[in-house]
Amino acid sequence: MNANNDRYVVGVDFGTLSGRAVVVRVSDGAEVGTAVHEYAHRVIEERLPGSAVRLGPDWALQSPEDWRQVLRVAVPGAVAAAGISPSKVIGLGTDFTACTVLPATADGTPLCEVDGLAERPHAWPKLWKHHAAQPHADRINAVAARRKETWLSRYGGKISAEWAFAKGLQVLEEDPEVYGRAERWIEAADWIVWQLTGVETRNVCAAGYKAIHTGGGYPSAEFLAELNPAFTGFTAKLGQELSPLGGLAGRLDARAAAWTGLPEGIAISVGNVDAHVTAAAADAVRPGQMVAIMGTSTCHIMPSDALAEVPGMCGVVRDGIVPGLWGYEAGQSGVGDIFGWFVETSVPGSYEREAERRGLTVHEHLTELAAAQRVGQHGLVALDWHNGNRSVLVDHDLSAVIVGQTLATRPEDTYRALIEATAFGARVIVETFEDSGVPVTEFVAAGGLIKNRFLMQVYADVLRRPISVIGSEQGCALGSAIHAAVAAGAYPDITAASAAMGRRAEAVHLPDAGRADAYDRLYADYRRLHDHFADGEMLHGLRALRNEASTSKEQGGRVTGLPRVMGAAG
Ligand SMILES: Nc1ncnc2c1ncn2[C@@H]1O[C@H](COP(=O)(O)OP(=O)(O)O)[C@@H](O)[C@H]1O
Ligand SMILES: O=C(CO)[C@@H](O)[C@@H](O)COP(=O)(O)O
Repeated sequence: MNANNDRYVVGVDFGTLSGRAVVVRVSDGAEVGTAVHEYAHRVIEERLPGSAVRLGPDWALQSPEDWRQVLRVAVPGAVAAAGISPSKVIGLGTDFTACTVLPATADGTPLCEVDGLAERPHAWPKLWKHHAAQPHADRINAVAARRKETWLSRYGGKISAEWAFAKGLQVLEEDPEVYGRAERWIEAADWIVWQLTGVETRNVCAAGYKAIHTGGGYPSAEFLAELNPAFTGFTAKLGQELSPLGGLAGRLDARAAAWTGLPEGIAISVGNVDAHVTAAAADAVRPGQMVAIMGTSTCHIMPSDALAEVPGMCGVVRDGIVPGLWGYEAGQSGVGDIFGWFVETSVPGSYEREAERRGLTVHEHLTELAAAQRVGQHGLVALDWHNGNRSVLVDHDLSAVIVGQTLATRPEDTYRALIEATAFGARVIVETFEDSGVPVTEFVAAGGLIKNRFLMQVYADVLRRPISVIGSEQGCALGSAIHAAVAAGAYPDITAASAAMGRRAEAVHLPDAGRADAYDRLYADYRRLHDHFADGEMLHGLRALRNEASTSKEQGGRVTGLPRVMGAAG
């Protein structure tokens, strides 16, 4: 092929901590340049930026300006790294974490950027892992179950606290003025496309999974009125017309052309969710191909030609991954985040020094030590609920449990038990799909955790099945680039574009029968533990106590000062 005729697309992935742009060749999906921009405010969890206003437990916000900065920095950075002329770029596509959602005015201005509202927590975008709307989700679920709302089964029987209605109801009930000022309640996935094109669109994926749009519309006004009479008009703030994945949302406008350095007028594809877009990058858009995007959290995405009710799934949406098929989603709210938490809070300095001496990260050092053990040698089993449970229990007020620790337990034992716990959580999800009549024919791993070969092997052994691996380290951004190629007209549809531009290696990690048998025993213990704590009786109580104690003044404050030494002269 004549390189001078090469055309390119840019994919931009807006993650939890950073945004990444990748420049991709349209003909074969080669990634020719990439750049990452870390959000200045990362995740806003304690206080609002530049303000003394503190946030409550389980809050997680983000800054829209951090997202714009990705367009200004990472996109031109990726084009420069690719060493191509921007005039060769024919389209740009984006994906976002979800449900990351914000209140905005009718012209798309985020309310946190409106005069006088910057110090109002509810004016800020709520990140997907904002879990403070659990009581609102509980009410949504109770009212929907009582009214026998038909849409509930499409969402595995429960709406998550992470999704758009729970977060919107929280705004209404905790800051009605901000709620009233919000003319739009919009996914960041669609807001960023609005910033790029000047055109407001709503993608079928986010609306379907996160905003209870079942194809026929949103939940009824009567249902919303039962939650709160003032919530009746909520759906007017959402999108009324939905745009198909791979569709053309609009064209890069002059302002965004100046930000990105790309030619004004190039195709901008309809917004998408990070997990779902990755299926295209792995060329895994056929029925039964389950793609697990394993990073901070894990999302499980699977197209199917069958519509079924899968308990505890996040949702099944027509055209939700690729047009023409049902798209299923399930998920684990904490995976890499759990290992990250452990490394940050529970590893002695001697381990850090040894890792440094060996030129490894602490993760790599612990992984090596853990990998030297036989299955079950640590005597532990854990529940992976440090960030609640998305599937199959749909309860973010659950928390983690580790059983079996002794005075001989070493950090690598616990690290291994945590890796295994997330693999067991994945097995619960796969089994629930298969038990519900939705076969999983191939398990494809994507995301940052695929680099940990030991972890991948644990998953193959625990799941008792081969694991295929995506052929890109930036699956989300590559998937967005593939969607951009479709929107620009370079391919007729996502399936054709995925076949040409996406890639995966099949059956890279194979299960070992001996280890798989040993894991079956541990998995049985995991299931017992899972079912024992699933009702939340104890874990909800502990969380309530934590929340009360952290806000209460009644205990007379913390005890300070050192105890007097027994027997010391005083
Ligand atoms: N060697 C490792 N093994 C297991 N987990 C790791 C390792 N290195 C980093 N992590 C975890 O991986 C997560 C980051 O995954 P990544 O896919 O890069 O992020 P994201 O989900 O935000 O896209 C972090 O939560 C971190 O704690
Ligand atoms: O929930 C979804 C997608 O539905 C994800 O956006 C969310 O879990 C965040 O994903 P990451 O862990 O940041 O990759």
